[in-house]
Amino acid sequence: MSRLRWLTAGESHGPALVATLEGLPAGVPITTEMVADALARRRLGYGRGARMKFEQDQVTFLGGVRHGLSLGSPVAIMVGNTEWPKWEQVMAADPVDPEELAALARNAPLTRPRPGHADLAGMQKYGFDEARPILERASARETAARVALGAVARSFLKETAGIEIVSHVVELAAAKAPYGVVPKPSDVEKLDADPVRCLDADASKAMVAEIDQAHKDGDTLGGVVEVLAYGVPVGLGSHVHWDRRLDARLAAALMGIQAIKGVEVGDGFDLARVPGSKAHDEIVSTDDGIKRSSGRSGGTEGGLTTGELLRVRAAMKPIATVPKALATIDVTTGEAAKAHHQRSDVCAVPAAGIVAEAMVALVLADAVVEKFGGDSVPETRRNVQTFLDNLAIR
Ligand SMILES: Cc1cc2nc3c(=O)[nH]c(=O)nc-3n(C[C@H](O)[C@H](O)[C@H](O)COP(=O)(O)O)c2cc1C
Ligand SMILES: C=C(O[C@@H]1CC(C(=O)O)=C[C@@H](OP(=O)(O)O)[C@H]1O)C(=O)O
Repeated sequence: MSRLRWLTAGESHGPALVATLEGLPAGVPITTEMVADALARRRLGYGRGARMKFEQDQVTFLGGVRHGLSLGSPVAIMVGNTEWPKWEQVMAADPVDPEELAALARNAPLTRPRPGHADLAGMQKYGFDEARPILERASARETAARVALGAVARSFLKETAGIEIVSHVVELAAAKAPYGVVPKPSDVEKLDADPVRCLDADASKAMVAEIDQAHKDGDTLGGVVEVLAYGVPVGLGSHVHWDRRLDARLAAALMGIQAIKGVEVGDGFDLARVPGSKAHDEIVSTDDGIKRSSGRSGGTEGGLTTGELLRVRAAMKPIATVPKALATIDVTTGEAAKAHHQRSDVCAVPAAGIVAEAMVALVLADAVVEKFGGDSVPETRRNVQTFLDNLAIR
């Protein structure tokens, strides 16, 4: 089944994140600049916190790429945390003198777990009496590693099948982009220049106003992002088994992003509210071949891509480290307390869209390798083309 495998490792304040991608054919164009650009896009967005300003993502390839092309061997990418020197003792892999550690304010035990984070359940599960060992890995800093891999997956998709991926913010708290605003790959520059990555100017202003108000109120916000994949061929995924269904694979990948609490494919939940006559995409014959008269399904039917525009949405809950701190307990005393809060994003929905693009790219790359195989870009490309040519004949 799945042919591409990926893993990440690393803590939020550790020396670096690392990401590996196994099963990628040879000949995929990959450069440090390409990955660094993708990581820079993840840092965009109005409402992100102080850390985005002072920390940089340092990209180093550790394997799988030579002279700008993948080798067919596992790709390994390191994303360095430039904040590491400040955390060298707190996050040291080797034991550190306890007296030295105790003198560090930065190492004060985090005994007031934050609601909405992995803090409390993680401490209970892994047997820690403070939250640092949990929050370091639960942090969405890890999404930098996924975006690095996503950049590689995107290059593979573009080279072999001409697939291009775009995302935009469609809701941010109560502010909503009008239904039917569907950005194209040519809109990416414009989207990235918008403070909240929303194509509709009025909705964008309303979203920025929501963030300003939340900031004033000491509160945080969530929202909804939509990812579109152009040029996806018919037949990725399969109807034959639950874990081969492409919609299921996309949903799992998107739900696997920190703070994502809901996923919709196409019109998703809205489809449950309309009759069947208004819920599906009728099949029509056109000069360009067989097409659909609408895009409600989001480009999958029965777990298979239809060859139409792929469209998925992900709902992000508001940031859990609320400045107006939420109620918790101090686990050392059991007494009521206010949750830890040092700093946090007011809203990270625009960044979540970039992470969602990466996850969709990885799922699609996996599905392309699965369906078309090939050990090199020319071979995969040929296989895609042969399949499409055969469809045309039929
Ligand atoms: C790009 C991105 C940035 C995030 N930044 C923060 C943040 O600054 N503060 C915070 O409390 N949560 C932030 N989160 C969300 C938390 O990581 C997440 O809610 C937490 O780990 C609990 O996981 P869960 O919400 O999936 O249950 C961010 C998520 C993403 C995707
Ligand atoms: C570091 C990143 O995001 C972090 C994700 C995050 C969380 O709890 O998920 C909390 C914040 O970190 P800190 O608590 O250290 O300020 C964000 O800055 C990043 O995206 O690169």
